[in-house]
Amino acid sequence: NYIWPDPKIDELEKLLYEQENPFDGPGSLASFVDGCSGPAERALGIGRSFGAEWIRNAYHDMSTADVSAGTGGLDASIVFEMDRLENIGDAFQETLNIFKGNYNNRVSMSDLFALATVMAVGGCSGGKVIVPLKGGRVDAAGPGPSGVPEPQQDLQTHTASFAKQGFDTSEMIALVACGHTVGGVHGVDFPKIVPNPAPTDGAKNDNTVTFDTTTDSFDNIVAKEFIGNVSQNPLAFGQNETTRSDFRIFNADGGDMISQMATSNDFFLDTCNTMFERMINTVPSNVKLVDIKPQENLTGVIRIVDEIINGPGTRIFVHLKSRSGDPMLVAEATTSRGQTGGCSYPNCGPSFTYYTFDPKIPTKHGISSFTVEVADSQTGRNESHDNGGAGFPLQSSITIDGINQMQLNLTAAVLYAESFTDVFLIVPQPSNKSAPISPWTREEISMQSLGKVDGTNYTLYTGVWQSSGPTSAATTHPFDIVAVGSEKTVSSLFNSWDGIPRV
Ligand code: HEM
Repeated sequence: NYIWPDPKIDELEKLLYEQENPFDGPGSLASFVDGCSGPAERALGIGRSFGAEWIRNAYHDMSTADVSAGTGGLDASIVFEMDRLENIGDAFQETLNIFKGNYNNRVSMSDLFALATVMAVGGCSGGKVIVPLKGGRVDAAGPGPSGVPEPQQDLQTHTASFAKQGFDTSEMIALVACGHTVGGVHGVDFPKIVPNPAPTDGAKNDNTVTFDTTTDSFDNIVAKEFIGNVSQNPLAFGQNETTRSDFRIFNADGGDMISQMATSNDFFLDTCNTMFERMINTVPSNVKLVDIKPQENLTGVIRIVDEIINGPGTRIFVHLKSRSGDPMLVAEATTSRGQTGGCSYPNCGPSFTYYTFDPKIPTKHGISSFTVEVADSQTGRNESHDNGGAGFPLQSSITIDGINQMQLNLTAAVLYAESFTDVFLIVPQPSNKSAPISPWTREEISMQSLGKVDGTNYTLYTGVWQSSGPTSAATTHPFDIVAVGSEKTVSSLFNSWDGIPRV
């Protein structure tokens, strides 16, 4: 069973269930797929759909996998492969631009690509297809081999290429139909398939022919129109026979799978759920994926799953334990910014209420963990939540002050500093400042003691981190403070630049 915390999983869980990143403040990724192609997309051009772009992006990233060799898959290698002809179009850069704001050293870009697929399919299906999300994908450090299927290739090439990705003939048909139920072919990028010249009247129009007549809706109409011979799909019935890859693929098993998909929308949706889950879980064999389940959590405010709040009579108490293990303080937590916002992504999971949790921790002590008591004054029932027995761990050994744009000028208070030999400020920065994304490197500053604070057990430490620039590449990635001793190490990890007083 999952025991809180696991930073990598907690970060993805928060993005999935609250659609917000603690370091962006409240902000919704899911709103981008509201209605599948909403106002934000229309501003970019007629025929644009973020949902469709996110799905295409994930498929292209995954499709160079070689499952028998255990290499490739959803690993974000596409960020190094965007100039390849097989990756033509805005979908890839745009997906990256949208999700880059959520990329940090606790969540990989490939996990964000998987999340994007889950949200796109959920949004475009009106909540009918909720693909289960796992976390733990690892980003590639550079480009992988090429090999994304292209429309002019023959059926044999496509069958072999899908087999390499781990999909047999009927799975190939299903996956292509599931992908091609949203979005379409953009004439600006594929003039040989959609040959009408794009309008030059200044209107942003990618000259798109959609795969079916319900392009904003994740449904089986793409299959129905194909079987009914009324399809406008340019990859099935376009004027250029060479690029009718959907026609060749949908008929690869004599038309069996596509007919079943056309006959039943439920079958279509169920099949797509399984196919997309397999698509996003195709990862290099050394990557282990883990389940993401909604958790109780704490980030300065405490977040309670609404399921365990029984009504207006419910009160939440936080029981703190001191570092010696003794029970120390009981604090009532009160509602702060209400519930998670009305989620524009259908079926977004459990809702939460945020409670302010503001205990006055005596400076002589420090807390190691807490448990949560949910008291229902109507039924008189009290439930205790203790994170599998150990309590929810918490660090109060280090507290922080001071921040200033490109420079962190930091003071930290360290409890019982005698036990530590060194205190470090660690600021993650991109290892390659000109790459679209790159792994984080730790820039480490040794902090100097300013002496003990009278009447407390805290010692102040100070340190200055200066960005090595350029300004455009500066990132206010959350920073760490670590106090290292021979017996133990304490840390305050992933501290946001927000909410720290500026000096
Ligand atoms: C042989 C296999 C495939 C070929 C040759 C192919 C080809 C294409 C082409 C040429 C486009 C037009 C792109 C544009 O104009 O921006 C397209 C769009 C798209 N493809 Fe595929 N595709 C294949 C398989 C798949 C699969 C397996 C998926 C997902 C599971 C997928 C998802 C999409 C989506 C969502 C779009 C719409 C993108 C948008 O509207 O921006 N494709 N595909």
